[in-house]
Amino acid sequence: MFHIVLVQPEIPPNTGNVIRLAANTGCTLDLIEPLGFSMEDRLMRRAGLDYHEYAQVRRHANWDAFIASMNPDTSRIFAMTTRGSQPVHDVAFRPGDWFVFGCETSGLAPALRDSFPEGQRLKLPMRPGQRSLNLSNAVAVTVFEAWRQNGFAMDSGA
Ligand SMILES: C[S@@+](CC[C@H](N)C(=O)[O-])C[C@H]1O[C@@H](n2cnc3c(N)ncnc32)[C@H](O)[C@@H]1O
Repeated sequence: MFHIVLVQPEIPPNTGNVIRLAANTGCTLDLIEPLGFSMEDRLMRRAGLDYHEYAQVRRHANWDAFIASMNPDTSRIFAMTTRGSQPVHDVAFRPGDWFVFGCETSGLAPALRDSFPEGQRLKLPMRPGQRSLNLSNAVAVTVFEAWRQNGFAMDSGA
């Protein structure tokens, strides 16, 4: 399946929603600290309902610790950004791909975002003049596009 990475998420219910999505779709979830909330946060746990036990959630002290620990294939890791030029739907996704999302207020830090090759900075379509999608909505539509492309496969593949 796919790997979801949230860099410094701030709003508890968004991460709760993503935990539930990860459980529903078989994705893993990597959280890059600092988080804007405690993992015991009431609103986050409520949004995740009782799905926490079904999702594989890992935490990392920072981006470098994440890279050192998970060693993702650099050609299969994608930065999700409103400043991307590559439409999500034009990429052929494979099981095991990584999707990196920025925080709610400021998105991915420019230095991190620009460290991805241009073809791996992906944008979800929006109507002109719109700023961004909600973080958990952006995660959901990205994961479902990748999963759809792979026939909604149920095996792990990661
Ligand atoms: C609420 S948005 C961040 C808004 C921030 N002001 C910005 O412009 O990046 C949170 C995250 O959702 C993802 N996201 C939201 N809308 C997106 C879009 N249209 N295309 C790609 N990613 C998007 C990105 O990963 C973004 O960092």
